[in-house]
Amino acid sequence: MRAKAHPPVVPGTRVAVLGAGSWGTTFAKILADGGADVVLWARRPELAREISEGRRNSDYLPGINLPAHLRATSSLRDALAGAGQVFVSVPSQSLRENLVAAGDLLDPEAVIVSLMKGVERSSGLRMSEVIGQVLPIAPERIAAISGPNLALEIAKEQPTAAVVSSASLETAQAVAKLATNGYFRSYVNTDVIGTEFGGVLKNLIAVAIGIVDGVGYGENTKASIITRGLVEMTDFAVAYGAQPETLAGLAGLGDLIATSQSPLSRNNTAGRLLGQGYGYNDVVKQMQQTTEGLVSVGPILELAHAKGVEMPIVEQVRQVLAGTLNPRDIAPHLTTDSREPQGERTIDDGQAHGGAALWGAFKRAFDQLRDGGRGPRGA
Ligand SMILES: NC(=O)c1ccc[n+]([C@@H]2O[C@H](COP(=O)([O-])OP(=O)(O)OC[C@H]3O[C@@H](n4cnc5c(N)ncnc54)[C@H](O)[C@@H]3O)[C@@H](O)[C@H]2O)c1
Ligand SMILES: O=P(O)(O)OC[C@H](O)CO
Repeated sequence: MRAKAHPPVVPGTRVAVLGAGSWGTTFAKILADGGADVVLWARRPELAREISEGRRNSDYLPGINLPAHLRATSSLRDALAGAGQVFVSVPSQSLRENLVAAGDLLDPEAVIVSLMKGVERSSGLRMSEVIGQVLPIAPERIAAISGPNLALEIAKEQPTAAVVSSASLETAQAVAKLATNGYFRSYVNTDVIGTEFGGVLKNLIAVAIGIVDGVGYGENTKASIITRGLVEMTDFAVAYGAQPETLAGLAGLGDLIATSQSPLSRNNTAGRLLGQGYGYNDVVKQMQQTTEGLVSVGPILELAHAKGVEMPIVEQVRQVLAGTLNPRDIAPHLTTDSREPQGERTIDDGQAHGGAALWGAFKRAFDQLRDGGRGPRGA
């Protein structure tokens, strides 16, 4: 299937993508199909060769033909030379070392865009914070992209949307213009905290969903965890300064739905293995690709405790990972010791609003997808 390509907005704009795993390669294709002049950096020369000469990345994107004009290199210097926008898609724990290596090679005016959905374990920092700490650039030149973006679906050109976030709306719009084509639509916002935490937190809830899938529980359990998980995600992100609306959008609810439902999700898959009875070390061994959720649980719970935010589902995921909770016991009704009936607080604080807030969240996410197709806009 080949979606109709839109005419390029900024033809030939030179960009670099760092990291040639499943998402970096897919994002390079998105940008190339949007008309940008893309150079993809792969750590391994043999992978760079396979992409440049064979137009394939068979380990990460089996069966996908990559655009003829997409170039790949294992030279960071060549990849970064003249690149006005640099998209970074390496495992979150390796971001810092990669930025240090890239530092002097970057164009002084370049915008750095995080495609990653993790936090740095040692510091608890979001990816844009790590970028701001390592590189001498203002927040206005940093952006993050997040949304329901399972790489293989997008590489097959199945239509989807994402949100580009930056402290500067102009930066978000410039990035969104490049990251838009006939099958990929980029919205914009300026809530970097909410956008990044949405991507990090949905991974943890997707692990929980995988666990109950592995145990063999059905749709009621999963829907309960998704719904209560969204409340945890929102409480956490808002405590750190996010706008609650962002968690109701593509980077929150949208990504939570995609990741929780899809067998393509590594986080969901890891959870399923845990639910089937595999231990943490076995699961890590079986996962061939980056599974950010497994690494994020600890730092996120520490951050939650620091702000007094309760995350009972994420806490249960931690216990399953630690082997101290039987996966069969993970469930929303076990997340409190109290048998007293509790109000169903959804994503606003007013218990009286009941499901209205959640309905609003679903509706906004649906509207964003339905209306996609008319240029970058606020998400
Ligand atoms: N795959 C997806 O569907 C998807 C979608 C959206 C966001 N993301 C996010 O993108 C980021 C990258 O994930 P991915 O799916 O591409 O992972 P991946 O496992 O498919 O690929 C990771 C790539 O990074 C390379 N790598 C490993 N260690 C490295 C290091 N120390 N320095 C440089 N490169 C290193 C690997 O060789 C590989 O090419 C993650 O934060 C993930 O959450 C993934
Ligand atoms: O495969 P996962 O679980 O890392 O999820 C991939 C993307 O984040 C989905 O949006």
